Formats: sequence, structure tokens, C-alpha cells
Amino acid sequence: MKKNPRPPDRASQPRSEAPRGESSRQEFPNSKAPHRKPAHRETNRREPARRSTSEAPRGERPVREDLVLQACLEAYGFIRHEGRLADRALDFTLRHKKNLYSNERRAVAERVYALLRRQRTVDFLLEHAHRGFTKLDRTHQDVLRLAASRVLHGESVADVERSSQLAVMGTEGLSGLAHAARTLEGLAPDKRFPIAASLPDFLAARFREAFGADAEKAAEAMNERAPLTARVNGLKGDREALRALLAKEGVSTTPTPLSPLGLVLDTRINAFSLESFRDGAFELQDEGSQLLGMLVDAPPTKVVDACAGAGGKTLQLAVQMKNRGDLYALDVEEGRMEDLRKRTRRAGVHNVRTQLIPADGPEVDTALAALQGKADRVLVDAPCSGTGTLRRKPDARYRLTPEMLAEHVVRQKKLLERFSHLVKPGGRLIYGTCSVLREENEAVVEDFLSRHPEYTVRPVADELGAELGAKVSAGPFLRLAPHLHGTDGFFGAILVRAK
Ligand SMILES: C[S@@+](CC[C@H](N)C(=O)[O-])C[C@H]1O[C@@H](n2cnc3c(N)ncnc32)[C@H](O)[C@@H]1O
Repeated sequence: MKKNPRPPDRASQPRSEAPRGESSRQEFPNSKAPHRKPAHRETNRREPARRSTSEAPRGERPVREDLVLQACLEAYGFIRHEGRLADRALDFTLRHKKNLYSNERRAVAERVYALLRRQRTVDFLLEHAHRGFTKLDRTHQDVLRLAASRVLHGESVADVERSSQLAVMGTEGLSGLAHAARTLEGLAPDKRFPIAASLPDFLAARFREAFGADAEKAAEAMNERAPLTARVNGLKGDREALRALLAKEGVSTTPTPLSPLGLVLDTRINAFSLESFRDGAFELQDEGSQLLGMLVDAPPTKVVDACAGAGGKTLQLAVQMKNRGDLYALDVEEGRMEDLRKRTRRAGVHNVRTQLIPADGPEVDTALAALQGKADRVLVDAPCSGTGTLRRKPDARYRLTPEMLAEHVVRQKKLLERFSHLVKPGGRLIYGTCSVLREENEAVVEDFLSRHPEYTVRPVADELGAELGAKVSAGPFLRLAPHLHGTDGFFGAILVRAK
């Protein structure tokens, strides 16, 4: 097999930020320009039908299995054995495989993502189904992993054997999968859950804490594919107008059930290539992220988006402000700010001022001095574990460690404290994460409130209305999870500073 080339952009985000790339919230797949035609787009695809990907539907070329397998092995190798981010590894691999047809590219992305979602389960099954699995060379193991994952996702053993290199390498392993699955089923629940859900042990324990008896359902939903969701750019039209526009482009859509701003795109498309997208009529944004943005209810005065990233929420806030007033978008990463500027131009947003700020040190105070006590709204969309977005970033779970989680919490507390000083009397501080873990959510807010009696919690139902509020909140906070809401997992709190 040809030696793998190396993807160039390793760790252009810090490892602890891995799940927090904008694609984790369904905005951009990586920090590259959004309008660049992507080599693949996991989030642009609907769940594949339960058929062998080697069977071509009418009108589609049959998949050349040897080429697809080679590309899968390369991309998966980058992710598993070199710790690269999945979307970047796939982008890189597919960009260099110009000979693959679009259905083959799709098959590569689908198979790699499918295996990442089930990696721990697949390893367990193969270790039980194949006596010498752990002693096989890495490539042989990965061929078997990819094949077992396909079987786990509903393809027949016979189909998979026929269409993978297993005929050459030997089929031991696949035939024993059903038996190994029964072994897994027979394990005590505490042992079985992390393996069946393909979660690291510590994360499975956190899911149990967060969801109690629903932990398995919650984890299962995190292993489903996320829908492709658009948020209408209210500066250019309303949701119905966008629906009509997309229909003209051949894209059928369904209104999102919770967010009044969203449409689920029903067609297997590359949304980035649509004229309506290039014209800024919509942004790709998970429905949960839209609901978090709605908590801000930004007036057209002075507003700060303190962790703006590539601007998913900044653009939403600009619409709330009707493109007026001053919207300060802050972040510590220039690359993301650059993406944000491009996106504001496309969206026709004029009221945003981007500001690159230092991550720490005394210079932060200097950088923020002009905003101290001035803002009507401050959104702290904090960097977090990304445990709410595993549907879109299935590999993130294998990188996260308890130590990293603890670091996130320390930083979240620090950022909430730091940016709270920008809120003016009577103004609001909105704290959000895409984590489902209490320690990054309620616990951070409680810690803040214990030191800030001048802040009180405004129930999200007061902001969203009783009906929607009842659907999306637990107590006074926004609390979303895929198994309950069909959205990514999000948390949001509105804190009001006394006058
Ligand atoms: C969850 S992401 C933001 C997503 C963004 N709000 C959106 O909707 O697209 C968190 C962001 O916080 C930024 N960040 C990390 N440390 C920061 C700090 N000390 N001050 C401000 N932003 C920071 C990261 O660079 C990242 O872009």
C-alpha cells in the first residue's frame, strides 16, 4: 500500500479545542474559507439508506471498493493513529484523491464517520471474534474495523466480505461478530454501556450522572447522524421566503420544530454551493445553537459576543439588532475572526466590530477597558468539552480526558467572571455551552452566582415564551439533548445584572 502523505494542518486548533471547531456546531467544517468547495461534507449528507454502499443506485457508478478502502484506511489512520481531527483528515485525504467519484467520496466519509461512532464497540467485537486481532498489523486491523463497522450498520457479512480486501487477508473476525455481540449483550450494564455506546469509561459515567436512567438513550442519539439545518438570515427575508428560494433550487426543506428560524434541508446536497447560500440568505447552524442565540435578544445598542469564533451566533445577534448599534465580536483566534469577517460580508451584516483579544494576562484588561460596564448584552459562548455535539464530531470523545474537562471548567469560570464586568447595570449576561455535563453548565453558573449577588437568573421561558420554554428548558435554564429535542446538546443561562 502507498505510504500516506501527511495532512498539513495538524493542531491548528489546540487539542483541547478539538470538538469546538465551528463545525461542531454545524457552522463550518473547519477553519478554512466556507465558500471553498469542500472535498466532502459529512454534515451535508442525509443518513445513508441501509444498503451496501457497494451497490450503486440507479444512475450512479458502482463504487470501486479497492480505491474506497484505500482512502478510508488513509483517513482513518490519520485520525486514530495520529490524533488528527476527523473533518480535516477526511478533507485532506479526499482532496488528494481526485480520481474518486462523488459517490465514492461519500462512501469514504460515511464509512469513516460510521466507524468513529462505533469504534469502541467494533474493537470489543473484533477482539472477541478474532483470536489474534490485537496481534495483527495495523492495516489489517483497520481493514477489519471498517468491515465490522459496515456489518454493525446493517450490511450483510457476505456483501462486506465480497467488497473488502478480506478475501485476500482472510475473513476471520467477521463471521464471529454475531457471537461477540451476544457476549457484549451479556455483560453487566455498567460494563456494557461504555462499550455499546462507544464512549470512554469516564464519559459514560458522566452521561449516567447527566441523564440517569436515560443515559443509554442519550448516548445512542449522540451516535446518530445530525440533520443539516439552516438558520434564515432575517436581514434578507423570513423563513417562508427562504423555503421558497430553496425549493426553486431543488432543495426540499422542513421547518425546524423548535426554532422559528430554522429549516432542515431534506435533500442530499452541498449547501455551500447553492446560490442562496452564497447570497447570504442562510447560515448552517444547528437548531440548538439557534435557540441558544435566541436567549440573547440583542437590542440595537451595545452588545458583546465574547467568544465569537467564526461568528455563528454573531450573525444571529446582528439580525436581532436589525444591523444597527455596535456588536463587538471578540475572540483569541485570528483565523476564526477572519472567517467571521467573510461571513458578515456574505450575510450583509454591517454592525460588527471584530477584536482579537489576548487569551490571558494583564493585557486582557487593557483590551477590554473601553467596554467595561457598557454592554446591554454579553454572550459568553464558552469553549467546552463539546459533549453535546458528538453527532457531528464523533472522534472528539476519544480525545477528551478528565484532565481536559477539568481545564475547560476552570476556563469557563474565568471567562464568565472576566466578561461579566462588561455588562452594564440592568444588562444581561448569557452563558452557553455545547456540553451536556453539569459541571460545565449549572455548576459554572452556580459558582458565578455565589460570588455575584448583583446577578439573578432570568428563566429562559420568560425569554422564549411559556410554550417553547417548557419544551426546551429544565428549570430556569436551556437544556437541550439529541434524544429529547433532536438538536445538538446545548446549555444556556440568562443572568441579569441589578440596576
Ligand atoms: C464555542 S466556540 C464559539 C462559537 C461561536 N460563538 C459560534 O457561535 O460560532 C468558543 C470560542 O471561544 C474562543 N475562546 C477561547 N478562549 C477565549 C478567551 N480567553 N477569550 C475569548 N474567546 C476565547 C475560542 O477561540 C472559540 O472560538
